[in-house]
Amino acid sequence: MNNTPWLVIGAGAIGLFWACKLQTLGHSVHLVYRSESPGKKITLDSLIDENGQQQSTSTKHKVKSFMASELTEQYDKVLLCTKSFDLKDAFLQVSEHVTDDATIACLCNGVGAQEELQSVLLDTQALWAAITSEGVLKIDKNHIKHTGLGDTYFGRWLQTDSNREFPIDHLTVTNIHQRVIEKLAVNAVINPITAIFNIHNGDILDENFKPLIEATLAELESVFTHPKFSYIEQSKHLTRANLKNRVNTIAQLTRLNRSSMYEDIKLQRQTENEFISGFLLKNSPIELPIQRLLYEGVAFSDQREETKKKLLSIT
Ligand SMILES: NC(=O)C1=CN([C@@H]2O[C@H](COP(=O)(O)OP(=O)(O)OC[C@H]3O[C@@H](n4cnc5c(N)ncnc54)[C@H](OP(=O)(O)O)[C@@H]3O)[C@@H](O)[C@H]2O)C=CC1
Ligand SMILES: CC(C)(CO)C(=O)C(=O)O
Repeated sequence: MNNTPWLVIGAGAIGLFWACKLQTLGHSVHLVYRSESPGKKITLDSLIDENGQQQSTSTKHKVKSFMASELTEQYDKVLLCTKSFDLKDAFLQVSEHVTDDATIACLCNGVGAQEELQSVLLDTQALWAAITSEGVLKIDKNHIKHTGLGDTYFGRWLQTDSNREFPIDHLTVTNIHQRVIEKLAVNAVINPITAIFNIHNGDILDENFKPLIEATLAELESVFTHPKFSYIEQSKHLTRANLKNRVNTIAQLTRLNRSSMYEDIKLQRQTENEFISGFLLKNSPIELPIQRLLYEGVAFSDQREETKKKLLSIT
């Protein structure tokens, strides 16, 4: 592995977390921010240790931060940590500083943005998509809290890419498309429900949300196992029981976390609704009335109280 720096794009919760993580793994990191500089030092508070035990630690990481316009070097390793709706533009903003043979990784929720990014890459650049179930909260411009221990996996987006290895050991999988769909399934339950009801991830396991969760899972099973669903090869194993297990496990592991969608609504920011529920509504061969309600509950704040009542009346 060469020791040129990683260019991490996005100084949000996940970007700051990965800047710290890459550094801990021995990589050098240059971080690109958009609106607010994190300064020279990032503080990472952890409520859990690497074994998942409850334990409070705080570490400080010195990372060089730049605005895109301040970059002068060429980078052969890029990790994009923006929201899905910003992904392609965030890359285009730095593309003149990315080598023709670069490894470009993107770590965002939802489906659709990866393909948009692939469409602006050179044939010689390799896209690695990633999914993560880590829970990270940004509490200040240079201060994050690791609230939920999860896993992160990277995989080649195009199977035709060369067999060049990924520059971080032990985190790669062969079928990232399947992982992306599995993560989409989890996000299509946890994110809109926590965002609409203003609750932490673990709260969706409460008794009063049981009928809504069951109905949402049943509906998702019907699309994921539908022979006409375009991603059926990646999704056919997502039965109701399988989905329930995934959603419960992640809700439990990130129980103290606010989902990224809840956080976005709370801070009145754009959400990834279009790339989660919106993607399912656009691509499903069947009607998805519950997913539509969740989509609308997130998209239209003026209808949210009404939507909550409808969602809680589902039996
Ligand atoms: N946080 C979490 O626990 C989890 C997050 N994820 C996913 O990871 C992804 C990142 O999430 P998260 O870090 O929470 O999101 P944030 O909104 O906290 O961070 C995204 C960051 O990207 C920055 N950005 C956007 N466009 C550009 C650009 N052109 N140049 C530089 N920076 C840019 C934003 O800048 P600005 O500050 O200007 O808006 C923002 O700081 C999302 O897809 C999310 O769903 C997945 C699992 C867990
Ligand atoms: C895993 C989970 C639900 C963690 O909060 C997430 O992906 C998100 O918040 O977007």
